[in-house]
Amino acid sequence: MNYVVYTDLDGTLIDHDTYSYEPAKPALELLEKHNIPLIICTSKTRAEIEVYVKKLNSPHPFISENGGAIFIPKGYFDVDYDYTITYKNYNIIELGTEYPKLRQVLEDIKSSVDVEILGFGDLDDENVSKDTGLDIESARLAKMREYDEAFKVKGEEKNVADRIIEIIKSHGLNYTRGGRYWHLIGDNDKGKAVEILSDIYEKQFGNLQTVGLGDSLNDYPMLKSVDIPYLVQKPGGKHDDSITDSKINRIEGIGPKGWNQAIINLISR
Ligand SMILES: O=C(O)[C@@H](COP(=O)(O)O)O[C@H]1O[C@H](CO)[C@@H](O)[C@H](O)[C@H]1O
Repeated sequence: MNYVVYTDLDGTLIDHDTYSYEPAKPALELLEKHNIPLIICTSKTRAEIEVYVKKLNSPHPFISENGGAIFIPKGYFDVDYDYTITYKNYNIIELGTEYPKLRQVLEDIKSSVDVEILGFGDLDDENVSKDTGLDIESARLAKMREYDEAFKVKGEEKNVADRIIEIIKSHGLNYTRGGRYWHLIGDNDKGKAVEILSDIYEKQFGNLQTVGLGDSLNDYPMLKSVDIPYLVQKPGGKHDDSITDSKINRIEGIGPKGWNQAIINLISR
């Protein structure tokens, strides 16, 4: 069977705190041995993902900023497909809303609620680094946002959550939640991007089975759109309690440890 594997990064392939994928190395080698494409699908920016693409020596497309855009290396597919723009060596399928518009809406939210709200666009590299545990250079890359604003509510969230969502919807936008942040996005999600890319894979390679691995609510659309979905555990050993779908395979194992186990299970099916 031909597989294509889609993976989230933070809290899934890479550890929530250390950002290491060391525990997943045996499974990464298995994918390579079986020639199975591994597609990164994360809320991280293109600039951040390119670091992982280089480390993993990946020739494959990737999906940035919660399905904001699909980056396909030129010449990767022989078949024709529609794309929005070309940049560097990529054909890019843009699905997201431009970042300046998202920032405007965040400003509206800030002025409408009584708690402090901080987005990545409000923070300098040092403060993003402090809040995330990313090193300064990685924080700089995380701030190079194009289609998604990550933000935090500083204070009692439950009192303002409904109002924040109401404002987001009134602007025709959407939101999701990652391991650490709220994400303000347009009419995109990881699932929509996975479906578009999977169609191109099918056009090129014929019938295939799609696999998805995630840990948080922002991964749920991706997990719903694949044939074989895996949910890994969060730090502390629990699965995300906002994902209750019984069709999703729950893996015992936190982050990259669970990821390793899921891929071993997949290959031995
Ligand atoms: O919301 C979050 O916790 C993460 C989720 O990222 P994934 O979609 O799990 O890879 O994303 C934000 O924080 C990361 C650092 O912890 C940054 O690297 C990302 O750019 C940012 O979107």
